[in-house]
Amino acid sequence: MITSDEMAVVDANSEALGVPRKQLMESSGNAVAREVRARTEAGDAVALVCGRGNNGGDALVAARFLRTRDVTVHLLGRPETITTDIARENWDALGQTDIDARVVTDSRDFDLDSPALAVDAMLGTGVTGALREPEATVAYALNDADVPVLAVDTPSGVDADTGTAAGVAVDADAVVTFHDTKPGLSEVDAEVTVADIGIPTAAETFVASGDLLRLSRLPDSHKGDHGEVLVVGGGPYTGAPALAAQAALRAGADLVRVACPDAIASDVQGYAEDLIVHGYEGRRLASDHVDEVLARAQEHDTVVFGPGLGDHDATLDAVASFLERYDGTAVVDADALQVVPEVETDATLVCTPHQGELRAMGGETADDPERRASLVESFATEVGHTLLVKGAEDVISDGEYTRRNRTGNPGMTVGGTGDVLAGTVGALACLLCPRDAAAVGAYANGRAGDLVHESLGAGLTASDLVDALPRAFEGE
Ligand SMILES: NC(=O)C1=CN([C@@H]2O[C@H](COP(=O)(O)OP(=O)(O)OC[C@H]3O[C@@H](n4cnc5c(N)ncnc54)[C@H](O)[C@@H]3O)[C@@H](O)[C@H]2O)[C@@H](O)CC1
Ligand SMILES: [K+]
Repeated sequence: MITSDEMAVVDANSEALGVPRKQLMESSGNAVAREVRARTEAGDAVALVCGRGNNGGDALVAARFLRTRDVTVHLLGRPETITTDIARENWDALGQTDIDARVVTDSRDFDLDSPALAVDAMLGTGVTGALREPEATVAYALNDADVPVLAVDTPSGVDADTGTAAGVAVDADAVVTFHDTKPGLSEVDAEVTVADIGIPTAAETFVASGDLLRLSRLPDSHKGDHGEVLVVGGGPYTGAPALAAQAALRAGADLVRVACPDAIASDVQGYAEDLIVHGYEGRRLASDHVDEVLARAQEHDTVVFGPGLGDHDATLDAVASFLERYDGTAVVDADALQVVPEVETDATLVCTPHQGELRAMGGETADDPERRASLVESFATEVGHTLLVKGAEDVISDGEYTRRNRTGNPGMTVGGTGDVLAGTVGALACLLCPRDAAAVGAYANGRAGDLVHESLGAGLTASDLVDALPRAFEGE
């Protein structure tokens, strides 16, 4: 089962892998034609009722694959108002054929006649609100006619995610949907066929530029409410919390605060004037500080816990007692990771170990990427948290969904890149679910590394990555 947002990501990833949407549309149209042939005889009249988006485009393609049927295409609306290039190209291509293609600008001009089958390709996943005209009247006409209806992707008017309709919807006898079935189709009383349209498996397995749509499609993306992140780190190290915090800002967080020992607070502040630094007493995190840090954490959307904290026993005890009491979302990195398997926590954690840290947590790893992905998936289930295991190929899993990421390059083994990643994921986790935040974070971090490599060659530093992050989020 796949939601329409997820489908949009997979579709864009497919394009990034070299299988563009127009090719997918050709496959969809072919699949529609196959269903039409299965439900009709040679020479039968078939009406293809097309909207002006890609749903209509699928049927415009199907028309070319139905030479053995007597096809009539009804385009609802003026051709100039077709909303996508690929649908328009397929409409234009029909103009060069002898296929009977009619333009219906007024629903009163719609003449279904009595075909052996009508194909409803008015609207698919692009529907918003109740069907407008001429689609609404045509939907009533299809429902009133004594003609079997095959719907393309989803019956027009039905929301593919929920199965509900805001107004009239086409009452289809059968649906041919693509790639995977849609949640809403289980609510529809029609025979559903799923057609493979050649989306490469890699478009789902690997994180790619299509995954950035997860951010641009957020309903509140215009509000500027992109979250507040608290970085808890530093002590023996000062650069790590500063890098994580700057990365969180570059990844889009509105406000980033750092909680660190006051012995290093001015150093951390000195790295960047954009950061708000709160010092707690002493040279390293210890149990005495947990109340204070917890109170601050609760005022933030997410916490990035670990960069530069060190592994002093007192610090690790403090990490454990923080996690036992915290019930928000945290990215856990570096020395703090080893504590995770030992604590009971209500927090939602994204753990970002490299292979060595994974083993220290009790997880296994393997050279073969597929084997490694499956080991990470089992270990995520075991620890009950999302894992982002860093490597030449990163593996992201929440135990249920597992993705792999191939962005990044060997230059990124330099110190501090892990801090940048943790901060990035911390910012994204304000907006996305843990596994999507981890996947998009891994992709963007690696892509930033690749952009730096393209412009500077070898010898990148973690601060270069921070600077490249905004461009990495722009996609390819
Ligand atoms: N991976 C994918 O996402 C693929 C999608 N394909 C097809 O593309 C479809 C989605 O295409 P689009 O995103 O172009 O969307 P649709 O074609 O479903 O709908 C968009 C069109 O409908 C209009 N519209 C929206 N709400 C309306 C309403 N209430 N009343 C009247 N008109 C309305 C819009 O102005 C636009 O012209 C899928 O359902 C599927 O059929 C396939 O071609 C292949 C791959
Ligand atoms: K449809």
